[in-house]
Amino acid sequence: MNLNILEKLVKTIRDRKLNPKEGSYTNSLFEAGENKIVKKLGEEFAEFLKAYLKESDERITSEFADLLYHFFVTLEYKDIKFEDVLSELERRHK
Ligand SMILES: N=c1c2ncn([C@@H]3O[C@H](COP(=O)(O)OP(=O)(O)OP(=O)(O)O)[C@@H](O)[C@H]3O)c2ncn1[C@@H]1O[C@H](COP(=O)(O)O)[C@@H](O)[C@H]1O
Repeated sequence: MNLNILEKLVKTIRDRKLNPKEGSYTNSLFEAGENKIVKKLGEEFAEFLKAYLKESDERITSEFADLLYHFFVTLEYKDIKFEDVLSELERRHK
């Protein structure tokens, strides 16, 4: 399993926050603020659930990718580090 893309994605989202980039969807979310970010996360969750219940494996995979990205944006907006989530999972791991 190659998890490098998760690290690259989190670092890119973090970098967008520090160095906003023209045309960046991530920056449009950061600029729109907490309510919009949470609303998008809810919508993406609903889309994922719909795909999970009714659509193809490819659609489920695609919607899960959307959801993961929006989760990362949600964390970064509050400067909560995904590394800390990983540490928490490590701590729980039996
Ligand atoms: N992984 C993603 C990613 N997944 C999903 N999305 C965006 O999430 C949005 C969700 O789709 P919707 O149709 O629900 O939303 P929308 O109509 O575009 O937006 P709203 O007007 O509803 O807010 C789409 O615009 C997707 O492009 C992503 N946008 C960016 N990334 C990655 O984030 C990094 C930074 O990207 P930029 O910020 O665009 O530079 C790069 O590595 C990108 O690959």
